[in-house]
Amino acid sequence: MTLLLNQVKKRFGKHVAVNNLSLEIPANEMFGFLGGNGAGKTTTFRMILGLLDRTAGEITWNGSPINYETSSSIGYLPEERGLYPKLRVKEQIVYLARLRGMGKNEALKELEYWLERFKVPDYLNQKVEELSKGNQQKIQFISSVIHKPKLLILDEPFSGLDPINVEMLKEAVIDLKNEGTSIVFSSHRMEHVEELCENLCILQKGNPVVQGSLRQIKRSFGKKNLAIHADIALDFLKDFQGVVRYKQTPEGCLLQITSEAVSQEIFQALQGKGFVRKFALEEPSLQDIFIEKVGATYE
Ligand SMILES: Nc1ncnc2c1ncn2[C@@H]1O[C@H](COP(=O)(O)OP(=O)(O)OP(=O)(O)O)[C@@H](O)[C@H]1O
Repeated sequence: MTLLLNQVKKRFGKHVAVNNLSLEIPANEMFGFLGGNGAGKTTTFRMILGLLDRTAGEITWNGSPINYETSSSIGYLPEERGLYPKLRVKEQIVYLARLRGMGKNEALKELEYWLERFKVPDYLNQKVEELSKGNQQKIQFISSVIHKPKLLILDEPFSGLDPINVEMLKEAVIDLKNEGTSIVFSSHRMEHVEELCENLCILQKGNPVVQGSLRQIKRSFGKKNLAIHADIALDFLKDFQGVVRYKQTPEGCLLQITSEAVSQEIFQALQGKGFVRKFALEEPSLQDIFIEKVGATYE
């Protein structure tokens, strides 16, 4: 069960929204899709789902194009949330599940499982409009997974959720992945992608500018971070050879350096100057990589 995108392109008039995008997402994979506003993430999802025609390229799921027959094995949480406000959770989710081929009792059992899991069992008979935005989002997430899809596409699944609900949803998607679901999700929050994904793609104005495994991307970035906590003046490190970026922190400084060897030289230079409480060489964060490759700050 693999999702394949081959040289996919989408043009709206003269504007190229997605350009030559190729991806391969196998089963048991959680793939992260990053990019600023208007980068082309939602457009890509809509093309995968067949909601939008491609200008060029191919998209297949398990070797076949995605169409009406395959759609019951796909789950989608769209960016624009929308449930029927006047309907009760039970009526609405069971209805949507039945559209995807589930029996009524099976759908109800599955819905009860998810409501229990999300610690909101009494929402079963509540109207959607009576729930908070974040809780409506949990219900919409349930509607995208109730039929146990093999491919799950989540557009900004964590936006608008409080930290406890973010954790709850993260655990749910990790379990679904481990059960064999291929998951693609977009996010503006790089720490979510960093935590959940082995592979990712960063889009910039429709172009894939960074793509591959998180580990490989971090390694090939070359630069590393060095965190130092010390009671001594550290600002001489601003001009130290191999230091690309110097940022003062409440406890010392955070440096971006060109190689591990530079950290050894800094370590030597600090000898005898005073007490160093922390000296930690770290991989660059995805945030660092994004800023360098895309050239923009990003939240
Ligand atoms: N139906 C459409 N007609 C014309 N242009 C469109 C249409 N849909 C999207 N676009 C344009 O395509 C580009 C990509 O939009 P898209 O919604 O895919 O971005 P995104 O990465 O999902 O952004 P965001 O993070 O803001 O949701 C944007 O420049 C947008 O204006």
